[in-house]
Amino acid sequence: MTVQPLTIRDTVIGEGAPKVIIPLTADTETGLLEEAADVLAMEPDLIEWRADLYQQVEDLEAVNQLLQLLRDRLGRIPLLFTFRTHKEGGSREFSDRAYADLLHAVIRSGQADLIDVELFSAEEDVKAVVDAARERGVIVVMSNHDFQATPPKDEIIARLRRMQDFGAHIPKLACMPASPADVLTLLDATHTMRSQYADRPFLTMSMGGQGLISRMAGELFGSALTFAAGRTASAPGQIPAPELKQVLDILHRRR
Ligand SMILES: O=C1C[C@@](O)(C(=O)O)C[C@@H](O)[C@@H]1O
Repeated sequence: MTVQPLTIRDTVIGEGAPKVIIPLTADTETGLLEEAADVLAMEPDLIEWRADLYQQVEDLEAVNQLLQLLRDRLGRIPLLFTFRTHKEGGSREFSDRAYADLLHAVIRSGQADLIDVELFSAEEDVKAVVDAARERGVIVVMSNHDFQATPPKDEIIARLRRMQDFGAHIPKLACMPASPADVLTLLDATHTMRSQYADRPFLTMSMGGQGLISRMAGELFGSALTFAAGRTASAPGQIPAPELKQVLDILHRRR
């Protein structure tokens, strides 16, 4: 299988070194705008707004306005909108309905370049969000997180392939290792996915300190994107973006 690279604004995903996504994690508008300025100075390839951390996320009007403010400041940097649900490690309980409504509102706003949709949401909602995003030219990152464990290799691949079947542009899977062997399972699944099944860029990560190598070695094993901390980390195992970029660059040049 050959991965078809994906270009969003000026960012090419799926060739060369993994592209670095830095999350915004502040909980107020002022905080987010200040954080965005700091993060932009770190020259990310993409920026993720972790909107589940925003105090006013239930107010669609406030979300819309903030999206526009962020979009204006980001210039050519693609913006990924993510609401991480509580069951997948996010910080807020939302009903299926509220989650789907929020994603549709963000798609309609036209301000997000990419939107995160969790694989294990109600199937009809996932399909409707993917259709709406595709109609509007919004890139779908379909995600799955296991903060407790690392699924078996076949299961990791099956989930990533299911995301492809749903029409996601970028499948994503994050899981937690209990041992170095679990990190190898994630890397092995990533490598098999890229060499045998992936026709589009995808990303995987093994979280926590033990999994750190998976955030660095994507160019070798097949993960096209990687998350790094800006002001703060949004998940265990993220290291500061400037450090990660150095490592990615070393691994890219030495290949
Ligand atoms: O899904 C992901 C990946 C992530 O959980 C990580 O492990 O880097 C960080 C989240 O902000 C993002 O939405």
